[in-house]
Amino acid sequence: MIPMPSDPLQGLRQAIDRVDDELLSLLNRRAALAAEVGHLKTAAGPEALFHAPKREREVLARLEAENGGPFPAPAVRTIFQEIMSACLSLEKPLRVAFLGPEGTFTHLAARHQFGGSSQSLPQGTIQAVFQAVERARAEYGVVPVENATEGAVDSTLDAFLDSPLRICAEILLPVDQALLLRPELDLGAVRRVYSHPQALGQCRRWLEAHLPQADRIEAPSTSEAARLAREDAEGAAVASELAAELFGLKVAETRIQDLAANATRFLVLGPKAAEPTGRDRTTLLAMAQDGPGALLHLLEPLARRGLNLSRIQSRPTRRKLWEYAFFLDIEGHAADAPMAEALAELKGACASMKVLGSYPRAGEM
Ligand SMILES: C=C(O[C@@H]1C=C(C(=O)O)C=C[C@H]1O)C(=O)O
Repeated sequence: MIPMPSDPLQGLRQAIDRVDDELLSLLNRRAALAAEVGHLKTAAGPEALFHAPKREREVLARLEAENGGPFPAPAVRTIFQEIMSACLSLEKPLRVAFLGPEGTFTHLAARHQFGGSSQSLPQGTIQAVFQAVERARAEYGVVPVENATEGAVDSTLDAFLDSPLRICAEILLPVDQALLLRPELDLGAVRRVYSHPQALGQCRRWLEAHLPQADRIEAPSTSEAARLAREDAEGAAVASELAAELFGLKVAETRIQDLAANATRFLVLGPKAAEPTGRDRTTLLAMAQDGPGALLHLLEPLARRGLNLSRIQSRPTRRKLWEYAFFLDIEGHAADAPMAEALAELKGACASMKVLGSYPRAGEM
């Protein structure tokens, strides 16, 4: 007699098991193909780049366009990013340095861009992230450059002044704070809540309403706060959901920041700029002498060609008194005709000028 599933739920779960078996064998077929691509790249010589961001973008765009549902559209991207990250790790593990420790929002940005199969190299400072990539200990580096509430990250801008690295991508990440608890703890039993002062500040109202009885304790990073909460029988932390995963805590509540729209922009540092996609941004570093019209000379060649300047930031160069470095973000790629002309003109107009990178513009997630 053929055994019949005793109820419809059991029948559906058995059908899901069979689909999972098929998915797994397809994933293995895909992995074997990627490993073959890896052999071709190895044969091409030591200069071959294993990570192919342009190809990955094309894969994602094609699948997103093709997906007819009901599988949720945003999940197509997340899952295939992870699949490609895992396939790439069979060719050559990708080493990604980022401003650590593990579980910070910069780590989250790195995972978003490179997937969970890349090798994490958390660094203590932004300068150390630059050095890890410059000394080829990592293929890429991820650093924060600007926060919606806190503004520019000066140490990132300053590090570019002395670095040969290029910007090869940007990542825009919503910064959603979560309340993390030890698995057995209830909100009412919390006596101490740990976090970075900035994160505590971002969640002040929520904490007053839901944890009035708990002391606020400052930690050097949100990840360190999660580690401290794990060790405190009456502790909680304000940190990322990734930190909950890494430190074995439960997520008691998500998006507890007072201002819902909190986001940070990160830059991916690499040895090479990205190819044009039709929706790019270019970052320039230009040195201008203090003097009448200096800024005008920088902006006029852009404005005349209708190029859109999305951000300008200045920093003292620390080499010469009153010499300033201007960081300009312009919409378009350095290889586009109007941009190329403007750049040639700017080269003549300022003391020095460097294209830090042209890279695909990140959309809001
Ligand atoms: C397989 C390749 O290598 C990597 C893995 C990819 C994938 O799994 O689809 C895509 C691009 C590369 O980062 C490739 O270059 O095609």
